[in-house]
Amino acid sequence: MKTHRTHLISFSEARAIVGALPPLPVEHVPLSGALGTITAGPVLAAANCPTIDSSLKDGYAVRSTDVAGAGRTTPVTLQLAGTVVAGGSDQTAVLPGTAVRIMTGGTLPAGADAVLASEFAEERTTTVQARADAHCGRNVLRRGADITAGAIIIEPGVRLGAGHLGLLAAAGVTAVQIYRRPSIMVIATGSELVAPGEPIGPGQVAASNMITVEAELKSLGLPVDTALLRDNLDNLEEVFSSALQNYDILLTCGGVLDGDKDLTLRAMQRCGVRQLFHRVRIGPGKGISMALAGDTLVFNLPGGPPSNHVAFRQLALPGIRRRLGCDNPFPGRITAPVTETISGPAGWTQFIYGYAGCLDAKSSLVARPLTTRPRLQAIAEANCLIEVPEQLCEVHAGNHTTVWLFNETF
Ligand SMILES: Nc1nc2c(c(=O)[nH]1)N[C@H]1C(S)=C(S)[C@@H](COP(=O)(O)OP(=O)(O)OC[C@H]3O[C@@H](n4cnc5c(N)ncnc54)[C@H](O)[C@@H]3O)O[C@H]1N2
Ligand code: MOO
Repeated sequence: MKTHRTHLISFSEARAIVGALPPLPVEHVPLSGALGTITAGPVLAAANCPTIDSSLKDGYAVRSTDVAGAGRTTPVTLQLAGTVVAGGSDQTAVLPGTAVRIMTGGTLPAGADAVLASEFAEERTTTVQARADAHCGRNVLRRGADITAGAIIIEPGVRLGAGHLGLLAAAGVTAVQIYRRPSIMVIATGSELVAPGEPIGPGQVAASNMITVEAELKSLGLPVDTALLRDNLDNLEEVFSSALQNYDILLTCGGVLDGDKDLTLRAMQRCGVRQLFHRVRIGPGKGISMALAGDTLVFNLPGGPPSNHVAFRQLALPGIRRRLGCDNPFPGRITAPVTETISGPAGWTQFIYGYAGCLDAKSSLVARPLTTRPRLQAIAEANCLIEVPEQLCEVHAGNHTTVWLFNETF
């Protein structure tokens, strides 16, 4: 039995289908579980930061008018009235002619409007000599200066990184509304495959695709499970149907065309998935299939390493990004001139592994096609895919074309 040969859609048609996927449901998670997730709504600060007017320096809380005339040759002597430390509860006020010792983070005492840094003061037993002026507000971090309670500190659709978590903690936010992160299963299929790390016998192939796809997902902080399956229709069906029930996203590698042992799509059909497309006019990667089984998203990627990786980068990863809640599922898209002429078949979008960079410090970005490298080495070295668009057969050296950078931002 051959899989049914459906109409080949274009890259842009496939992108439209992928781009329309809804995100996973929203959930409320504590900060400890929020790293790498995407906010599902605006986040409001629960507290001011700082909560009080505080000192930015170790020094002396003063009245700016008292020290207005102070200088190295014209010191002003103030009576020391006490000491304030960060988190302390000293209530001493700064009256005219007095100063209070204050540590960084300490609450500015009543009456004071500036802090004279210790470098510009000389303390005696009961007095301090101010040797510089300190205008109103000098070295004072006003209440709410970093974060104002009630203000929006993070917009919806932001991927939470290290700095965001610190911001949320400082703002007294203990939990955030985010799109649930998907659980993902990657399955490599093929009786010729051996698990990476095992000896590779004659005719055998290490399931390197599974490793690359897993690493791509892990680099986004997504947890991934993997499995390696032989070409056995019943077994494929059994494992696929259990994965469809237990994971939000299922990615398979291999067995998507019409070969005698290309069983992946037949097993998927048996599982009752709803196929959205199969075969896209992209090279490499044409054999990709996308399907839904309930809410589980499925991408069946081709087995050959270039096809597998291009199909993953250009369509499966954007689908995963949509599930994560990304507004922009296709990031890293720029235009740049190519350093060598590249070509592709008419009516197809061809992708060529490339390296985008500047030739020297003064020049602007160019994309260098890695066409002379063996396939897997080109994938390893590349930082982008260079596109020969559907309507062109060639992009001549020096001409601009679309370049898809790998180090995408969110
Ligand atoms: N009649 C045609 N045959 C093939 C065509 C074609 O256009 N017409 N395209 C070839 C290309 S290119 C690719 S890519 C494959 C895609 O189809 P499949 O997904 O069915 O590929 P497989 O037969 O399963 O595998 C192809 C190749 O890749 C190796 N492989 C498989 N899985 C992995 C893995 N996880 N890691 C590393 N390598 C893997 C496998 O051993 C085969 O050598 O179709 C071609 N045929
Ligand atoms: O498109 Mo395939 O990855 O073998 O070259």
